Amino acid sequence: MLEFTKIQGNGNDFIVIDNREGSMTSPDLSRLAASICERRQSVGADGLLVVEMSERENFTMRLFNNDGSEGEMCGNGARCIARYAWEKKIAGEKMSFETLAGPIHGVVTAPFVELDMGETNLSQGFWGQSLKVEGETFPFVYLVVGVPHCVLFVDNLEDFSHDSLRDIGRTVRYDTHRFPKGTNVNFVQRSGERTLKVVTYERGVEDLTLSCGTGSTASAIAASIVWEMAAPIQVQNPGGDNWVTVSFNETRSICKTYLTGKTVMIAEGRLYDEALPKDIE
Ligand SMILES: N[C@@H](CCC[C@H](N)C(=O)O)C(=O)O
Repeated sequence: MLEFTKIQGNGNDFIVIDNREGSMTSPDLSRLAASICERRQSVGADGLLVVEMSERENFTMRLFNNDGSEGEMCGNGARCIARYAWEKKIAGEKMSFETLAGPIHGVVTAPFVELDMGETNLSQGFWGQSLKVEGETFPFVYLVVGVPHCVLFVDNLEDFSHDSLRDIGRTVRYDTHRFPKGTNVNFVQRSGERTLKVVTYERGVEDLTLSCGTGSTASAIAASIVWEMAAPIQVQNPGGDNWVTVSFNETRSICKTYLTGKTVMIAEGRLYDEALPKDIE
């Protein structure tokens, strides 16, 4: 039986397993993610987070989306795995861990976790462009915050139904002419002097999720440049709020961000062998 923990950050939910002994290979983990994350058929989650050994930091975080693809980084997932590592005494309240997008530093003040999200190179983004989907024109910004993010600016999220946000998100996500690696898609409305409402379509989940940490960060970076919004920026997601602090270097070509939000430890469990994919046993 496979031991797991379920944790959520603003309704972005994850199954966490400890693979520090290295018993599962990457193909095993990808198949496990696609199976264990399937809602109704198994435990169900947006993604599988895996703790592995690291020579440089306290541990390594790997994220497999619920379609089995591996993502380079996951903001809410990183907050959840930091909480897990602290709860399981894998690391102290201040920790650092490796990701495919570089090292992340975190501070756990349960139930909140603050992450130093590192630097984002703004000159590698797209600025001042717009795109047209289903008859609507959206000004947008494209940025890589560990994973690719398109930030679409909207006047009022309530003008769009859930299904139309999902359909527009899916069209933009697969616009590989503009975004060769595909992209996560954030619909962003300014809701106050320092507040944003954000709904995200996630690559790898292939649906709207209740929150996305890197999406909250990309949206806050875009808002702090396009709308000159001052930090900390409160990002209101359908599943809860993230707070993002953004600061720039002198030439404003690089920005540094911190992401804070709540985590909830949901359950500990053991997956029966019959629920494991056939070739992992
Ligand atoms: N939910 C995440 C992002 C996860 C990765 C993403 N779906 C991708 O592979 O591009 C977050 O909180 O940042």
